[in-house]
Amino acid sequence: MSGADIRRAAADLLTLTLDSRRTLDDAMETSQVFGRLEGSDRGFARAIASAALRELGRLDGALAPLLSRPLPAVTAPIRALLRTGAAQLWLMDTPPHAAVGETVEAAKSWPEARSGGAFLNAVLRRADRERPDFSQQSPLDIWPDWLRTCFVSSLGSEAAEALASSQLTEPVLYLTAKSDPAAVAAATGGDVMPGGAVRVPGGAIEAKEGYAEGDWWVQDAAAMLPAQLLAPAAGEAVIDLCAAPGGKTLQLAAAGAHVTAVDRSAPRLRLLEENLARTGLEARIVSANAETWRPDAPVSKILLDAPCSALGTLRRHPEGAHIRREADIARFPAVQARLLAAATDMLQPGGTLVYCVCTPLPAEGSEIVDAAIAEGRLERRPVEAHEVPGFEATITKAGDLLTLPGPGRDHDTFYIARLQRTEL
Ligand SMILES: C[S@@+](CC[C@H](N)C(=O)[O-])C[C@H]1O[C@@H](n2cnc3c(N)ncnc32)[C@H](O)[C@@H]1O
Repeated sequence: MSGADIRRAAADLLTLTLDSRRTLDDAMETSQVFGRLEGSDRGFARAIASAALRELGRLDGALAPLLSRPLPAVTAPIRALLRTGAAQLWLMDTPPHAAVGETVEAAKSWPEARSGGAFLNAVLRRADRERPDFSQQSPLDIWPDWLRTCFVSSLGSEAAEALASSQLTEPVLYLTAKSDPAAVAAATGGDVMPGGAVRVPGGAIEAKEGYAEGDWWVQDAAAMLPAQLLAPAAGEAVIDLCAAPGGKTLQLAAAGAHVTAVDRSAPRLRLLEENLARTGLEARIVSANAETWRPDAPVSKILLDAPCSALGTLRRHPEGAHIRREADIARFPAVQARLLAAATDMLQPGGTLVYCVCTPLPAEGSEIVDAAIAEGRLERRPVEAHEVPGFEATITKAGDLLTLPGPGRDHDTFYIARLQRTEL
């Protein structure tokens, strides 16, 4: 395939994510032009689209003065080609003649973009001459206004900037070992982190040693913490609510727990089944709405990984900042509160419940937990430093975890609280 085909595919991925509000993974599955690429061409097209999505707010801000009309008024294909062209020029090591030339060629082979070819050419040539200095700008510029305001007002500007900075580079890949992190690290060329996650160099996941044998699964270092804090004994009954695709189910099962994994999404439960089959681990799968489903008898351990805005995983899924709207995010707290109340119903007095979400917003985390504690059926069991090696600095005043990025901490952001059922 030609260089122009790669640029066309990258722009198609951008159109599918930003204009049709699909995830990048979904766009890669559905784009026919991307589907025709192979090997390193696919990798390059994906890298261009990822770079554009990662710093979209900045790119748009720097493109604006080069345009004779506002970016939203430009046709969708030309808008996508402008953004992918600017990403190659300003964020990647692509030689300028290729970044401009192949992107303009891509417009010629794209019927809906053809008439905008001369405009695209003129803007990208100017973009090559008039390069912005992003190092002088706040990293917060990568996000849309509403999201920047939301993070700064709920976390403060320092934490918001740390989150934004963590989004500027490709995320690190972490594996969870089924039984032996050191052996997985040796087989994959990775390093074992203090908490047991294996940090590995990037590359095709299926090609890494031990994948087919089920020796490990992909899971962020911070995502291991909820199951570690629940700490089930071998043979103990555990309910994993909102379990699919099953990273935490696998971890609990590998620890010897008898896991009941509940989720209401059939396609995601199929992924959970595949993960269990590949790793040779066992769990009872229940396809149900966790708000209304109840076990035959209350249990002593529950993990609730509630649906959330996922704003703590933007470095892995940068498109989330642009395809979500403020109103989408506002609907989560009510769902999370109902799920936490349901989980409390399923728990024995004295039993332990770990609540987690992959977002730093207090409205989905500490505020949900504090409101549930105020009702009297739950109390906090604060996390202690020795339980979370490598994450000691992320323990909050209240004794929960908020795994914001920081020096030496390149993981996702989770809020995690460990709670105990009272006698009420
Ligand atoms: C954050 S994901 C879970 C990730 C999973 N725990 C893991 O470690 O791989 C949230 C899950 O909640 C499920 N979900 C959302 N609302 C639900 C409900 N009312 N009942 C059951 N599952 C629900 C979604 O289908 C989704 O799979």
